[in-house]
This record gives sequence, C-alpha cells and structure tokens, in this order.
Amino acid sequence: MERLLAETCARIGDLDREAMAWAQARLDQLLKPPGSLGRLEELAVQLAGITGDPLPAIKDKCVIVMAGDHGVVAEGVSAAPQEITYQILPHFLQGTAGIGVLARHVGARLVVVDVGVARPVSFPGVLVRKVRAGTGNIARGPAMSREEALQAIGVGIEVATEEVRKGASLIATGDMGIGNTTPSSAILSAFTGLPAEETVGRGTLVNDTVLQKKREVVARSLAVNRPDPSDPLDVLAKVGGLEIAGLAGVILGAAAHRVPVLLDGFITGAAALVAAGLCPRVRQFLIASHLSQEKAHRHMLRHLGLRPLLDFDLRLGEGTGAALAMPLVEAACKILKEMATFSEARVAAMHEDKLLRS
Ligand SMILES: O=C(O)c1ccc[n+]([C@@H]2O[C@H](COP(=O)([O-])O)[C@@H](O)[C@H]2O)c1
Ligand SMILES: Cc1cc2nc[nH]c2cc1C
Repeated sequence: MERLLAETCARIGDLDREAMAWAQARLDQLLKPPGSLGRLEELAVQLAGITGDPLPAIKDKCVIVMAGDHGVVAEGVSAAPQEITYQILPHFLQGTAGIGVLARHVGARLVVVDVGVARPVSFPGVLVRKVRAGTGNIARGPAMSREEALQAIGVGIEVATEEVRKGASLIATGDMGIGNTTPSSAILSAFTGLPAEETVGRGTLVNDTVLQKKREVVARSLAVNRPDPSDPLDVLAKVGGLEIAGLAGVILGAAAHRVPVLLDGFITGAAALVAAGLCPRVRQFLIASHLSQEKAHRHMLRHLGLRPLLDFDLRLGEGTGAALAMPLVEAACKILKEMATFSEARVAAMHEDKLLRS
C-alpha cells in the first residue's frame, strides 16, 4: 500500500501553465468587460490548468461518499447515535437522504463506500471496502495503525481511479460518520498548532456542555497520541478516521489523473489537510465548494490556501455542498467554450483607454 501511495503522489504534477495562459487569453477576448465574470473566470483558468485542456468540459460528474465510525463517540462527543452512520447508507442510494437528492439534482453519479462502518454492511449498491469496524477511541489511544491508515488511503485511491476509468471528469468528496468532527478538529490542531478552543465546533449541534467536553477530548487526543505534524500518516493514524483516510486517497487519486476535486465541508477539509501534507502539489487540484457552518472550517481553508465558492450555512456533510457547487464548475467550462469573442460576434472591441478610464 505504501507503494500505491508513493506512486500516486509521484504522478501528481503541476498545473499546465500553457493551457492556463491560453484559457486566460480567450477569457480576455470574450464578449464581456475583462474579468467581469469574476471567480467563474478564475475557476475556468484553474480547470484548464488541471486538465491540460484549454477548453475543458465536464462530461461525467461523480460524488464519492466514504463512511466510517469513530471509537471516540464513547466519550459522548456527538448529538447523534452512532447507529445513524449505518442506517443512513441505504437512503443515500435510494435518493432519500440529502446527498441522494442533491446528486440526482445535479446529475451526478453517487458512489458510497463503507471503509470503516462499525456494523457489517450489505446494502445493495454500497461498496464494502471495510478496513476495520470503526476506529479506536482517540482520547485513549490511536485511531488505527499506520498500516490501516495506508490501507484506507489505498481504498480511496482505487475507488477514485475506477471512477476516472469509467469517465468521471469531476469528483466531489463526501463523508458520513457520526463523531467525525472530533477527529477532524484534532487533525486541524495537529497540523496548525491551533488549540482545541479554536478547532472544535458543534458538529451535529451539540450543546454547550458537550462542546466543552469535545474540546477536552480533542486536547486529550493530542496529549495522549502526540501526532507528528511533519508526518501526515502519523497524524491520520493517531487522531484521524477511516473515512477521512479514504477521502485523502480519493483526493490524491483524482489529482493523479488530473481530475478536479470538489471538497465539501469540515471533514473533507481534514482529509485535504492530510492529502496536502502527503503531497503539497495536490492543493492545485482542489476546489472548495463552500464554507461550512462548522466554525473552524475557515482555518482549514486558509491553511489550504482555498477560497470557498458558496457560503450557505451548510453543515450536513455527505458531499452535499460539493454537489451543489458542481453546476458552477460546469458553468466555468461553458463560458470558455460557448461564449463568443468580440471578433467572432463581430462586435466592436472595447478600447483599452475607455476601460482604463471607467
Ligand atoms: O461537512 C461538514 O462541514 C459537517 C459539519 C458538521 C457535521 N457534519 C456531519 O455530521 C456528522 C458528524 O458530526 P458529529 O457531531 O457527530 O461529530 C458526520 O456524519 C458529518 O458528515 C458535517
Ligand atoms: C440524520 C443525520 C444525517 C447525517 N448526514 C451526515 N451526518 C449526519 C448526521 C445525522 C444525525
């Protein structure tokens, strides 16, 4: 597994500067005042750089949801019972849970993977690639072994690679795992040095008492496990989660195939911190779909150097924000391809001096 990870990281290149320059030049000639499509233009240039295609097109959209359970729920850190991780899975694929509805709404394929659910899973359509049945309690010891972390990353790389092989040209990441905001906060603290007071939030909407306990649990998980921030696998194994590891693999696997990755919220952000620790170049392939209501998400995005597309007060996870942002990514491609230039439209070009005066 270590070899698969090393090979995947080695395949991740830089953005294609030539394709980006070509896309930027075309954007500047399109029938609009320069830069007037704002961040849509920025996105179009990034997509040209990621794909190496100056006129990129999104042909096949895919949402990959990784599910796993967390031993730390024994500390009482969530407002929801652990059972929900298992019980919600069939509703994803039946289209009756949040991501089921939104993936259908945007016309994306939905792939649901059990990488670490506590109970045995055998729902039609759910890919069972369980590495272990839930993590250990990070308040008392490591979440998993280094080998298990590598295996779960491997699952993500393989699932992403398979979806790219089937034609995916845009991959959205989603998570499901009761308790998973706690390890996500611990990962954020481990990489940034921020104290638990700043990295812990309300997750499924815990009350003030539980919020305080959650802060103590995150601080204890760091004191007990002593994760080494210069060793991302150590951070992941000691204070992470199986679905977080799987998602780090999805991110790396997609980037290795030059497929853009839409991050969702706080948990996929933690996975991105791990992926970026393992391969800093991967950041260039990431698009932050939204700013989660989980308050420390902004610290994550700042650390990753990303600016969210939407600010919608979402905090559901499952990939819902990433799915919602898919049409924005498609729109960025379409302006490049479908808008005419001034000369194609035979419209008088705008004069530089006029623009400078306005
Ligand atoms: O994506 C987010 O920003 C997000 C923020 C808060 C909660 N969640 C979801 O809620 C669950 C974790 O919350 P908790 O309180 O159990 O740690 C998990 O299934 C996540 O998908 C997701
Ligand atoms: C119902 C429910 C759905 C979820 N989806 C992601 N996290 C969740 C947590 C709960 C409680």
